Amino acid sequence: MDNAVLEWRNVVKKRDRMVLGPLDLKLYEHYITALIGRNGSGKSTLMKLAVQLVRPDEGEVIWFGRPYPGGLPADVRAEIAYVPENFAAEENGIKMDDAADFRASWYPRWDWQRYEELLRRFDVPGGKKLNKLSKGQRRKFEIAAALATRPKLLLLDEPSSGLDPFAWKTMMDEIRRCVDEDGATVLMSTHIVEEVRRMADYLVLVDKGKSLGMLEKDALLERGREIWISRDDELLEELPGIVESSIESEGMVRFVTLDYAGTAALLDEVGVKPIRVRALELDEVMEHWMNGGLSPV
Ligand SMILES: Nc1ncnc2c1ncn2[C@@H]1O[C@H](COP(=O)(O)OP(=O)(O)OP(=O)(O)O)[C@@H](O)[C@H]1O
Repeated sequence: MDNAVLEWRNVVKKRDRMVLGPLDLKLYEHYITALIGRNGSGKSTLMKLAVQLVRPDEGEVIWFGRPYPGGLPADVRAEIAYVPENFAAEENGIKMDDAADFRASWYPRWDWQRYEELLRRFDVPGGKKLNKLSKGQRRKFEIAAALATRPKLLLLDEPSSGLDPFAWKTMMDEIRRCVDEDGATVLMSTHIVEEVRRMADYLVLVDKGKSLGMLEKDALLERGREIWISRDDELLEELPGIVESSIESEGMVRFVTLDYAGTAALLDEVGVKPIRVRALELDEVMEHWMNGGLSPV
């Protein structure tokens, strides 16, 4: 990892009932990062800070190496595409292609061919006003328009919400293409494990306004194992990263660890050979992480 495309540095944002931060987070170039966490944990607020729809009370946000406290200049904003969770009502009475025209005037790399190809693939009928589109069609339009800007930084707030499975697949292919062909950096908030499994290089877990860390997906998967060994209560107490354990039968104990490397090393050291080892699925590791099974990383 080298260049940070976007950085939240010591950011605090006070909400009515919750405080986001202090939060430090960096997004590195050419990676897809999934933002995960329970409802109301602060994911959308984090994204809004990244497009200055919300300003921090403390700390700063840094875009491509620079803060812009006086407002994002148009040329920097033009490098960023943002698909919000809920769409602005101001554009409701506008026809789709007029809304696209407007965006094209703001984004110098706007690609009409890509926009039209995406609408075709998404099967969105042309010429309609935005408020005459269904929820899913409107989202498809917004995703197509975001990808047509050929952004350097793509922010997607629960982009799959309301999409049919065909459009969902198209969207995932196109986001990947945006990274592979255009070198974009992507941050997407999601509650969908399959999306994380297929797309994410990194995961950021937000909980009650705090970041519980950023982890490479493969490294996270590497940590989680369910292991069966001959019962040894003393040894079990010493094993690192245990988030769950139960006695399976008189002579056997089953446990789940989020520190497989440490556990394997210790078992090896004391000469205990596991009876069975199972790699955890992504949803299982994510759940243990959300439940506090990993100290902040
Ligand atoms: N405009 C606002 N004014 C005051 N509080 C707000 C505002 N928007 C959000 N909040 C509060 O800030 C907290 C974080 O909300 P946010 O929308 O960032 O969460 P989220 O993680 O995106 O949730 P979800 O997964 O449900 O979309 C919540 O407690 C929410 O009630």
